[in-house]
Amino acid sequence: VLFRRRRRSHTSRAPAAAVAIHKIMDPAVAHRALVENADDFSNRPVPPFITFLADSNGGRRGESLATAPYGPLWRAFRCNLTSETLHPSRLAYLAPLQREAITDLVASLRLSAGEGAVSVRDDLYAAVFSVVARLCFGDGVDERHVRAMRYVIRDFQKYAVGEVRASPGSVRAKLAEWRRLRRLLALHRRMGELFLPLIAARRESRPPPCDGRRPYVDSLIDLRVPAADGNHQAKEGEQRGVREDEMVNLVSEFLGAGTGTVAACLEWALAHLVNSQEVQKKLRGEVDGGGDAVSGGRSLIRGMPYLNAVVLETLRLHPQVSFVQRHVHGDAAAAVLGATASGGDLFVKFTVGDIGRDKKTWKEAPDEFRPERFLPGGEGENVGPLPGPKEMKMMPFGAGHRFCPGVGLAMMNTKCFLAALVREFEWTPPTDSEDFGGGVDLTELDTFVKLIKTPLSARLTQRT
Ligand code: HEM
Repeated sequence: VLFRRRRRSHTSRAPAAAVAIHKIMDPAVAHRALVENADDFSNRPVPPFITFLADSNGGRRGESLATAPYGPLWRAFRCNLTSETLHPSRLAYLAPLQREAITDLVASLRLSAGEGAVSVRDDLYAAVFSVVARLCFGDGVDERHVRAMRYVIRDFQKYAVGEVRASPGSVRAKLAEWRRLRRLLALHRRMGELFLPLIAARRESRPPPCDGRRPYVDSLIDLRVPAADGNHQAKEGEQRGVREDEMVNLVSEFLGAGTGTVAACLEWALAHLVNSQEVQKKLRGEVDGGGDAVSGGRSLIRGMPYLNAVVLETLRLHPQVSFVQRHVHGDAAAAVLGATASGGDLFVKFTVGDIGRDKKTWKEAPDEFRPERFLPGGEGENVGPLPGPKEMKMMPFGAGHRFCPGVGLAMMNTKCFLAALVREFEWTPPTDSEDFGGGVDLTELDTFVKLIKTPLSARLTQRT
């Protein structure tokens, strides 16, 4: 499918001319582009908000990991995040944070359990956010401050994906888009007001690392990055610290990417467990027999193949990031995809949901929730959250050089929370759910992350 749209930007990655958009739904083609030709498929298009932000900032554009062009600055940001904060050896120290978040979550849900149907979305989001915020800023951030950060990140994600109700190109549509960008700008300023004092306090005095954890902001304070980038000339090898505008972007990216996706994944998994009592029973059997997944940490969770299968099946069916985008130069697009673009460049959009439900790859009812397919002997045996070097069966965390660096943290948090919620409660449909065959409605809604259109509401019975 080829269609066109117009963009303006400061960078060579998003020229002023019309850029064609090419949509990929086939896993084999996605593998050829993202994995086999990763070097040519490693830049993303610049989101309109980043351009708007740069315009309001005298043309200067602060990058984050997701927006930085593939090159030395991106590499410095990415190495720092993966080695200092998200390295598997560091994730092992997260258990106390997860345990506290789960205790609070269970206590909050207990209060509502037994009072009819419970809507869980806000509680799940708050619980995941509390872990990610402490991983980011360390312990001791005032609860009210954490709540304020949670609201601003949530609002930012809400407005980041514009919903254009007026006809495209009309004055009303342009006005609505302008208002949306202004609102995002105000939220971005608010993020600075909330994050920068915390970062300044850690610059002043840093408590010794707790339990082997090193907050993300500490690593950013110490980080040196190449001085030359798209905005600045510098001598070869010259380095600088991370600027304040970059800090705000990197921190908001960490909090936003680390929370919304995982909370949505949990909500999807729970919705399927409500609709499929058999799967829930089987999962509970494994969790009950498996000891304390949180205290036992990664090793115990690794010993829960059905829990892993439930999470993978959720990611396959409802990937929380609906599409992965790349900005590709015309020659590479022609060579790899056989696609031509008159302007020279091409935006390529990989639709992650279609790839995970591809009928050639998934032969056993690809649209149905069947975690068993990931167990030994199933068609998804040996399939993990990331595509392998030889083939792709799904790509919920993307692929190639820019795959999601949070995959380990995401899988760990999702499994820990899910195991605890199934151990503590029995999840059944609300009494008024006859409209959906006695279960809950699973219609998807594509926002910043893919959500259930009607937030999950279920009856929770506490287990004794
Ligand atoms: C269920 C949870 C998650 C899902 C489904 C998810 C999915 C994705 C996807 C599809 C991408 C784009 C990959 C590509 O372009 O090839 C991405 C990028 C990214 N994700 Fe995640 N993600 C999740 C959790 C997390 C977490 C926990 C973090 C960190 C705390 C995180 C941080 C990032 C960052 C920084 C990028 C940009 C990477 C780069 O450009 O180099 N994500 N994620």
